[in-house]
Amino acid sequence: MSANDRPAAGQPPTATYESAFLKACRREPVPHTPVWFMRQAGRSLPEYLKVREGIPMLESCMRPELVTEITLQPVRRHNVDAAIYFSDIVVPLKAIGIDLDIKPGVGPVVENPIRTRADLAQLRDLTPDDVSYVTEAIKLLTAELGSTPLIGFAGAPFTLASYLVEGGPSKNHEHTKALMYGDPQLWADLLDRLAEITSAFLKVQIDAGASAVQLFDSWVGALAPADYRRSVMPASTKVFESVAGYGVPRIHFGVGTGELLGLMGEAGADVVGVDWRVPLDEAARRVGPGKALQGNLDPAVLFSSTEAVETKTREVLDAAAGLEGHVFNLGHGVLPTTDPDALTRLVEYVHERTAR
Ligand SMILES: Cc1c2[nH]c(c1CCC(=O)O)Cc1[nH]c(c(CCC(=O)O)c1C)Cc1[nH]c(c(CCC(=O)O)c1C)Cc1[nH]c(c(C)c1CCC(=O)O)C2
Repeated sequence: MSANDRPAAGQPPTATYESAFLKACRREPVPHTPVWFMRQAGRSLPEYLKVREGIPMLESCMRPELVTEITLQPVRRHNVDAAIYFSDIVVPLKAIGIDLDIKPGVGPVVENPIRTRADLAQLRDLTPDDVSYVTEAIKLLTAELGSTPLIGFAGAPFTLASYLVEGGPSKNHEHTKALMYGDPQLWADLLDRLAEITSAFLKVQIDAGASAVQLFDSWVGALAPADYRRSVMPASTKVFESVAGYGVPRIHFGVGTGELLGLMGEAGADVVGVDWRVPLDEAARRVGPGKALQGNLDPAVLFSSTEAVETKTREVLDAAAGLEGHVFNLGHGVLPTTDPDALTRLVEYVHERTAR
């Protein structure tokens, strides 16, 4: 039995299964509100910058010992309730041979953007052998993590398509939308291919020992609900259904998705991530019953005084008071120049404030 499995009849549940994070995801009572931070690994930590020195981002994702060390750093430092696997959303695309790189300060850049039917041939299936370093790193990690759950993750089909079609980061997603509106069949086929690759990548992580998965649809907030439902939801639903049988919580997150929260839950998430623009009580009304929520302190708040951080944190916790399940997080990733001590204090504050 792996740590994330539901206990068999007559068997005691594992400490990981009983962790506050997994309990909150399952909407069970918790000893305290669990906390983790998107982008907690890397970025603001000096010990991260030190071990990454001279190693390009994508290369660092392929070194199991380094991935293990970077993933553990925020767990040691901040006492967060979950670890997130150190990688990037473009790693599975690189693994199937897409010519891309992650440029420091820019993000993923794709050499030959996908815009025609012929370009789809670049997207072959992902097999576990393509990402054997992921399996190896997760095995090392789960041995080190003890009862702290590990979150695996992947980019959602829309957000991956946006990088592939634009060729890099984009503000307006114009090429992506041109394809989506102009050639709906090619678009649907592209998203379906990406759903297959994403599903395979998540399964590798769960098989290796990840206790939960998060599907990042970071840029899908650029769409209106009707377009999301028609052009994106079928592919995201396919991803969630593909991992439903494992019984691990499925988290879904995007930025600026206030109008999409209900649909993103409907796509198959057990936990819906919320950015800071919608208070959690209102988010719960939009998502409806039967799902936990994750969020949603504005990451920029961490640049203000300890007192102001505590005030804003209480607002989040108060709005979360009536939820069925709440995982405390930021409304998006940790900003690169955040003071790491502010994150450590925040974890402590949430734990103290919510101790039951
Ligand atoms: C959209 C997206 C990407 N990558 C990711 C997303 C979804 C999350 C989100 O919405 O923020 C996901 C991601 N990327 C990274 C992680 C690590 C795990 C963690 O959350 O701590 C995770 C979960 C490492 C990374 N991914 C990246 C870095 C920085 C690269 C470096 O240090 O050289 C790290 C630590 C690069 C990257 N990769 C991407 C961007 C926009 C960037 C930032 C560019 C920059 O500001 O430098 C694509």
